[in-house]
Amino acid sequence: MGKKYVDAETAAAIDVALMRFTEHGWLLEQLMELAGLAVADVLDAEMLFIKGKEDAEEEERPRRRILFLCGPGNNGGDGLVAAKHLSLRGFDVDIWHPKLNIALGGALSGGCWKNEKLFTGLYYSCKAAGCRFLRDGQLDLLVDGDGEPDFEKPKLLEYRVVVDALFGFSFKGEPREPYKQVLIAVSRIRMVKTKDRTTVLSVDIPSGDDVNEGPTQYSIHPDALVSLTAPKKCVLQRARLFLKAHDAASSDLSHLAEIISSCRHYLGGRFISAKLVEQFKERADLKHWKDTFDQVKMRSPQYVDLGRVGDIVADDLDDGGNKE
Ligand SMILES: NC(=O)C1=CN([C@@H]2O[C@H](COP(=O)(O)OP(=O)(O)OC[C@H]3O[C@@H](n4cnc5c(N)ncnc54)[C@H](OP(=O)(O)O)[C@@H]3O)[C@@H](O)[C@H]2O)[C@@H](O)CC1
Repeated sequence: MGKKYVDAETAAAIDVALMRFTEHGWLLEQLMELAGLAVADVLDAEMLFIKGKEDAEEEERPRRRILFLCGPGNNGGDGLVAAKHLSLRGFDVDIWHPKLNIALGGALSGGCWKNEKLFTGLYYSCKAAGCRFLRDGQLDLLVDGDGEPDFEKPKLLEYRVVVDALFGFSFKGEPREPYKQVLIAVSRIRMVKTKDRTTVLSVDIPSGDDVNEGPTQYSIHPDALVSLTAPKKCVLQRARLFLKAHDAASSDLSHLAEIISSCRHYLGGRFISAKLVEQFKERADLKHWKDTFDQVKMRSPQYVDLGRVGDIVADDLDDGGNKE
């Protein structure tokens, strides 16, 4: 019974197993390309659904501006891949990737960054695809008019979608700068009440979440989440928090409950083989997610729609989806 939602340690172990040459034989580049492609496909196909199809269809494709916020690890790499594919499909894509900015400025030359070659390659393919890289300090983080706006800089709320590819399953502790201020700004987007508010989509983990324990004070509360390989425990913790907030009398908490539960949840990254299921059967119920993918009848599906995070309440919390 249970263990559908994997913890941080298991997610990292699955990653290692997938990339062990004589075990599953995947290369990081291959995993990242398929993960990022799934994110691009969700945005391309489902963004219409997230925002309300009629409104979105009125917009010209080139006017759909997307901002990718990319962190220093592989989660940020998934973001770069998705950015590249969406730019190739005609979206207007900006990327904020502070670690690449430093690396390309020469500060990390000499192989200090383990995957520098992969990321430098992604930088050039994103540029070739038409993405624009924002320099440090080039993004205006003001969300609700608290301060003097800088009219020279693109503002978070000018984007149709902000993609959170900041941190994945290796995030730990309190966020460090320059990411902390960005997390705080993005977490406030959900408080904006206008009809055409910027949509926020998170890759694998809503950044700021403790991967095992769930939301923290720095968490982004996305409109949509694309989990990769298998959803992590933080998603289940979000559903639990939703239940608690839902039952509370305070209107602030019920607003939080609505925000958490309405998050659309997708699953991408079809890397689970029968061998992987068997290997991890003591630690995770990967069979459930393999079957979820296998049930999809589309040709070459990159992702599966798992419904709203709040729906986990019915499906998994009651039957002890992750009983220890
Ligand atoms: N198998 C799969 O499904 C696939 C998984 N993939 C993707 O990989 C992701 C996992 O990648 P990952 O292991 O590189 O970790 P991720 O979280 O992106 O970044 C770690 C970086 O963050 C930093 N950092 C940590 N805490 C911090 C803090 N508080 N404040 C600031 N910085 C902090 C940390 O720095 P350090 O602490 O080590 O100095 C390190 O540089 C996974 O979620 C998925 O998206 C796909 O690419 C392929 C298929």
